[in-house]
Amino acid sequence: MQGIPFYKYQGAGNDFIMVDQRDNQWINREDRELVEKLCHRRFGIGADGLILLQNHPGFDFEMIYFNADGREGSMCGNGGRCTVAFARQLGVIGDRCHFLAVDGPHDANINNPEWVELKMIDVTQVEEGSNFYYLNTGSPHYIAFVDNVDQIDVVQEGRAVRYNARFRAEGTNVNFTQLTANGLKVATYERGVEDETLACGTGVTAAALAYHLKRGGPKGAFEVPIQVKGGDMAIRFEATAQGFSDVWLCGPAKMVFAGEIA
Ligand SMILES: N[C@H](CCC[C@H](N)C(=O)O)C(=O)O
Repeated sequence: MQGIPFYKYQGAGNDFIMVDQRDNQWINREDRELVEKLCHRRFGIGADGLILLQNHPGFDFEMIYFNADGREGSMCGNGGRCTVAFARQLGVIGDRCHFLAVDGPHDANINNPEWVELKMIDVTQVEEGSNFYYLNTGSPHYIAFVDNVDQIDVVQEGRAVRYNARFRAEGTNVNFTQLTANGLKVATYERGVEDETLACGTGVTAAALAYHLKRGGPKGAFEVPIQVKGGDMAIRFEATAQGFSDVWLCGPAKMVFAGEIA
């Protein structure tokens, strides 16, 4: 068989098809239909998104991310962490890297083979509404605090927000966030996938920052452990007078299988 080589990765259950495009243009960025088909769980490989790893001058690599609907999305945090694990597997990088994504440059560290820490963009603007927060951590996120995440119909309630008059055109990701004894529990409805995913990196980052504001926003360095349906993650950040900087998204990133697209 001689098809397009691919790798399948997952980070806390947020899963991605990876294609190494350093030497070959296997997938045309404009080919929305192909990407959508490959991400389809019945007609394709099945994934929340697809990522191309490409060369880019001045960086270790560039990450091009598509949502499962085949459109190039905004930043994907878990996809970024999985791309770092993939780059390491390919021998493109060692334990540290500096790469380019749609929202700009990112640094990342691999502390043990299956745990990747990714530096996210600084956040200076957070909208506070009645019982919600809205902010951009590379992707737009609506955060609603709830008493019990397990009792939420994430697809139905997430869709109600994503398709309301305000968000219908551009879409938004929606994160239902519960306070736990030592951190947060988060469930996410993702635009572009238009479904619940088991984890969302930019989403849990947004949830941690919103939670910090909710509890009064003290200045200093913080770490928030986060439980998602697909595993355990953590966010570290520095809260300053200007907002949030030195924001790190930390969690598992694992290769699941490799194959060839027929
Ligand atoms: N799963 C991703 C988010 C993808 C963002 C995408 N759904 C969009 O808003 O375009 C993450 O780990 O951050």
